[in-house]
Amino acid sequence: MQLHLEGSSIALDAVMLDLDGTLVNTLGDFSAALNGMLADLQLPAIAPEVIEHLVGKGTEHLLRSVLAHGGLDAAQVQAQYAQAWQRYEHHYLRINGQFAQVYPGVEEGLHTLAAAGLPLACLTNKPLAFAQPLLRAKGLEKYFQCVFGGDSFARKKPDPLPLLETCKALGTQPGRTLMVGDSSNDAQAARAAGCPVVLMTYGFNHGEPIAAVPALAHWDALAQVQGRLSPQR
Ligand SMILES: O=C(O)COP(=O)(O)O
Ligand SMILES: [Mg+2]
Repeated sequence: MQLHLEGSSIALDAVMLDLDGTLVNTLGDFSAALNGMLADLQLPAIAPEVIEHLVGKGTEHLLRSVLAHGGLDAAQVQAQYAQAWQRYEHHYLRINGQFAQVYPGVEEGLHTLAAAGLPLACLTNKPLAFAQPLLRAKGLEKYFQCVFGGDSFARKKPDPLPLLETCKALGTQPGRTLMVGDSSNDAQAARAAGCPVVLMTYGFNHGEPIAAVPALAHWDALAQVQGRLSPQR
């Protein structure tokens, strides 16, 4: 397939899509699970506006950042970490998807990509045991040939390893496998892996403007892929 962008066009054999902030707005789920965990640990609640800036680098980073935000020093974070993870996992699996919404245009975009015959992979830093039930609950699982989480490989995005391993699973070359994400994390991993990247403008980018992160294109909705694909000559 050929993907046509403003002033350029690239050859594509498959697409990898990030989950949190790209396909699904999971801020409500993060907020419910984190605040359930904080209450169990008798720590003060955290606001979604703060959580939004901490999402994207996996659960360990998120939990350590949230505990530190609650006023714990490094030694206290270390001492509470195992219990925090256990309580967080309990709450997350209990509410997974209940406070999350598929972004407008995602279904249309996934349908367009799949109808063009492109194999799709979901590649997230979220633990696989959270990602799979969420995709299922939102009716998105059917689009993906494979799903990989932050614990699927030895390293997470922004390391290029998860993208390179996903390309292997798809049987495609990185240079012909598009990464669609919402953060500098995705863009950095894609650049290092040699994958083209498109960024969504609505997700979570660590509190930084996404327009400043280099990408082939910045889209307001995944449905913008409609009319941009043509068979390769
Ligand atoms: O759990 C996270 O850190 C977010 O994951 P994602 O943006 O890579 O889907
Ligand atoms: Mg994301």
